[in-house]
Amino acid sequence: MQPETHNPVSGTPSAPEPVRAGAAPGPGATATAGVPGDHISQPAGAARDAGAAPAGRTLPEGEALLSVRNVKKVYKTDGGEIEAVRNLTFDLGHGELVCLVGPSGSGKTTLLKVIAGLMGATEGEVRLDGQKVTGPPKKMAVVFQEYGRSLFPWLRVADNVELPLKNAGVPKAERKRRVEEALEAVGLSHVPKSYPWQLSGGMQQRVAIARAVAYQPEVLLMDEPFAAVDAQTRADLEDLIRSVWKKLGVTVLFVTHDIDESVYLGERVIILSSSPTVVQEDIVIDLPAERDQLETRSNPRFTELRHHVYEQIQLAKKGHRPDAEKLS
Ligand SMILES: Nc1ncnc2c1ncn2[C@@H]1O[C@H](COP(=O)(O)OP(=O)(O)OP(=O)(O)O)[C@@H](O)[C@H]1O
Repeated sequence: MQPETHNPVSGTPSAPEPVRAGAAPGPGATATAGVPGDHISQPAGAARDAGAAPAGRTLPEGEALLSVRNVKKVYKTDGGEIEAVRNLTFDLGHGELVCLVGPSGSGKTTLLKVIAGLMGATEGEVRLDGQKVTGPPKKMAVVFQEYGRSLFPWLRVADNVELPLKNAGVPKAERKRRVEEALEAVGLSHVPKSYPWQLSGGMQQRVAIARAVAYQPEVLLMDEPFAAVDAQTRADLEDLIRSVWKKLGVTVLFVTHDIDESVYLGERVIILSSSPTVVQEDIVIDLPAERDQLETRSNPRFTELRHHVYEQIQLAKKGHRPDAEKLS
């Protein structure tokens, strides 16, 4: 059965449903009806052709910082072809914090690697500031789950953070300032001379985040960065990301398995279908901007949104697809 929440304009101020940020409910409809706090929705379906694959929210030309258009990725292996991603379209505006969730194997990491320019798409394209991404863009930084492998064990904390700045030719005084600021922002200004292996897992991940922050990227991509840390550290790191995002105004695309995390962190959540992957839904998280681990998570709206995302993931796992009629 189609969940009630599938109706993008069914929300009312008293019992608002999740707001879809980009799907096409019908001619002239908007995804903003009656929902407080929605600041990113646009007239829905503006950039979609009738009969096109389901899409996330798109922005008018020139307004998007990051544009993913009809991205398809097929891996060629000895055992044959694997279609990891079928057709993904969505935009990120300047300064957005967007979470991407989807069932295991739905191509989240694949998509992130394509966006980061670490591998090419089979079809479609990614644009950053209007420029087609053909390799790792200078203005993008990526934080992966495996902090242990992403830091250089023979370099001290401050040197790990400084290295990309050196490579980018940032002058010494400026490097020093940025490293100090970034370590301060992640609460590690007391251990600049430690080696990564002398730190806890959560601290090492903070170093990886500090390194990305010091680099001052326009876009920060994060691929399940907190998957390997304990629950308490995870909560602290979530709050750290929100505070860094607010302070620096960086645009963040955050991939996670964790439904609660996606709703707690994001201003918007893009839900992927199961493989072959399309956007299942793109919803606005209309929670207050000030998030708090206790208050936000006990907010009834948080529960509604979490419930909705959970339901969508369950549907995706069972093979429900928004474009079912178009698939053979
Ligand atoms: N290098 C590769 N070569 C061949 N197939 C791959 C490769 N990387 C990923 N795949 C396949 O592509 C599909 C998507 O994988 P991907 O790791 O992108 O999904 P994911 O959503 O990040 O998964 P998870 O949530 O479990 O981390 C899977 O079927 C996977 O087996």
